[in-house]
Amino acid sequence: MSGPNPPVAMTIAGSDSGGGAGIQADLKTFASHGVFGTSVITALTAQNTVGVRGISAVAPDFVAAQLDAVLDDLPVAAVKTGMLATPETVALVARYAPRLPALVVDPVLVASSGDRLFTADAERAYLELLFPHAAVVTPNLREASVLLGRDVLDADDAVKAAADLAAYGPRCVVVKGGHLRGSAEAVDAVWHDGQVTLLSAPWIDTANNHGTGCTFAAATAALLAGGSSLPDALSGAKSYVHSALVRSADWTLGSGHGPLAWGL
Ligand SMILES: Nc1ncnc2c1ncn2[C@@H]1O[C@H](COP(=O)(O)OP(=O)(O)OP(=O)(O)O)[C@@H](O)[C@H]1O
Ligand SMILES: Cc1ncc(COP(=O)(O)O)c(N)n1
Repeated sequence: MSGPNPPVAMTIAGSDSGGGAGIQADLKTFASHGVFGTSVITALTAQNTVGVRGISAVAPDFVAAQLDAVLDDLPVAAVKTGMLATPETVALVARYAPRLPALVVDPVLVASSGDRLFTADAERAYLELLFPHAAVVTPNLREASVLLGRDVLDADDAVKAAADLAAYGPRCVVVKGGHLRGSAEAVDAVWHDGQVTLLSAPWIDTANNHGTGCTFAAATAALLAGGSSLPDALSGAKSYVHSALVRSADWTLGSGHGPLAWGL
């Protein structure tokens, strides 16, 4: 006799051939939480731990075909978006939003290697089309800067940025501080129901941080799919990323920023 059905989540994101970020990180994170993962691929990247060598975006019509195929058949309980590559795909996902429950939007604009993953100067599509439908949006400091058109450099800026991004309509905003150096804690600013709180975990000194943002958003979606409240999903995702960083801190996979561990 098999057990009951697992919860089902969907990632709408790009493939990272190097396996550290994107679809590959998301599916590992879903499986680590006992969640069945479905995947709508928006772009292929030729990428490794050092950088992104090439991008081939999937035509929006075929992104739509993948969305229809999954949503017509499987009981998706939460959705995470990662690299959407173009404003046309952002607009397409926004049109599907009524069919996308518990929508976690990670507005992937630039890889940590510095390579662009989204059409330049088209970021407003995120703010105007997709943010209003999101349960939570999870920009890092650089993405918050680009979206707001001003520097978001430190913890105070992150708190203000979270409140300003909330004005675009998401139910919750997390401005992630993973790129804030010089602190003993990795601190993220969370805006929820008009209040800003801080999500904190000990800072792990490691170069193996490729895919931390993807993993955080995917873990949040996995926990929402399993029935957690939003605050519990965010704190569970924060602990999951912290524990993964600890377990892979000394790995030497690749010569750049290596991947995170997975599993609970
Ligand atoms: N070295 C670290 N030690 C502890 N926590 C970290 C570290 N780096 C990132 N984090 C945490 O991981 C989560 C993802 O944050 P980060 O700012 O790295 O996102 P990101 O830049 O979108 O990630 P990515 O590198 O995948 O693009 C946040 O909760 C952040 O605080
Ligand atoms: C396909 C894809 N999606 C997302 C990221 C962001 O992750 P990172 O900032 O760790 O490079 C990436 N590099 N590649």
